[in-house]
Amino acid sequence: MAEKALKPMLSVVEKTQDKIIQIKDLQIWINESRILNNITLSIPKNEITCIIGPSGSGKSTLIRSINRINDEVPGISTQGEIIFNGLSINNKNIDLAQLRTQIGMVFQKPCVFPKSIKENVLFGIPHLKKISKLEKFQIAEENLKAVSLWKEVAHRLHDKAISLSLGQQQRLCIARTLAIKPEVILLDEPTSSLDPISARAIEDMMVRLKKKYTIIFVTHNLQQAKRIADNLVFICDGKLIEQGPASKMLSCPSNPETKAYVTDEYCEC
Ligand SMILES: Nc1ncnc2c1ncn2[C@@H]1O[C@H](COP(=O)(O)OP(=O)(O)OP(=O)(O)O)[C@@H](O)[C@H]1O
Repeated sequence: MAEKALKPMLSVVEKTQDKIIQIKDLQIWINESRILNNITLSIPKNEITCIIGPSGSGKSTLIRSINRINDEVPGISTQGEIIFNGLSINNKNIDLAQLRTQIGMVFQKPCVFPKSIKENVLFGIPHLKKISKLEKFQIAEENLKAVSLWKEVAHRLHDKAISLSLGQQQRLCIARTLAIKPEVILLDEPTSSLDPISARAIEDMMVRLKKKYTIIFVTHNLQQAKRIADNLVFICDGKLIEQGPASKMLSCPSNPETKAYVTDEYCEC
């Protein structure tokens, strides 16, 4: 479906069945500073890939390049290529709104709109005006159930979203992302402002959701990465140090810097 929607705007590069995203020689500068340095990696489909690394290493810059939100940053320039479902997304002519419906994003702090809970779930859906009242209700119900929020809010769908707790707001943001039916969900430290119980609820949800979605999750929290990651990408000072299955990188990392980081003995790159 993604392929069909983006095809008119993109050149076909290649198709690799199990790798939904491939990043090749990605380099990003902001003004004169090089933020990412020759990053090459691939993201397997229907798995959770956690991007880990010290503060300022470029994790957010990397994840934000995957749906081209970085384009908005003043002074940014990008080289290299990102291939999504076999198609290059770096083409200047691609429809970014369409790309971002296929690659949804959840931010560090819950970002609810000053609207009702139900309106927040429906917010990003294209052609909303053509959807019946009943269908809108069904979409809200389905996606609130997917994030285990339905029972808590079914009786107050018309309340303002801001009246929810922070953990509930973050689950609502995830429901809003799911409602646009993306293939990939990018999450940039989505639990860092939440209490441990809300954070665990989101971790459990991600593990359930990976059956239907590919999840790319930036986290500062190594314990969290250990609990949920199928794959790890370790970056440091803008460079990719190591990537691979989480079980291998945690038990037997190839690189001494990775070893120091995953065993909490890390000092500096
Ligand atoms: N808009 C910007 N303008 C200038 N420099 C920026 C901008 N955004 C990020 N940077 C710089 O890019 C580098 C990487 O930042 P980024 O936010 O990607 O790192 P991070 O690994 O996600 O950090 P953290 O874990 O602390 O959130 C940092 O040195 C940061 O100062």
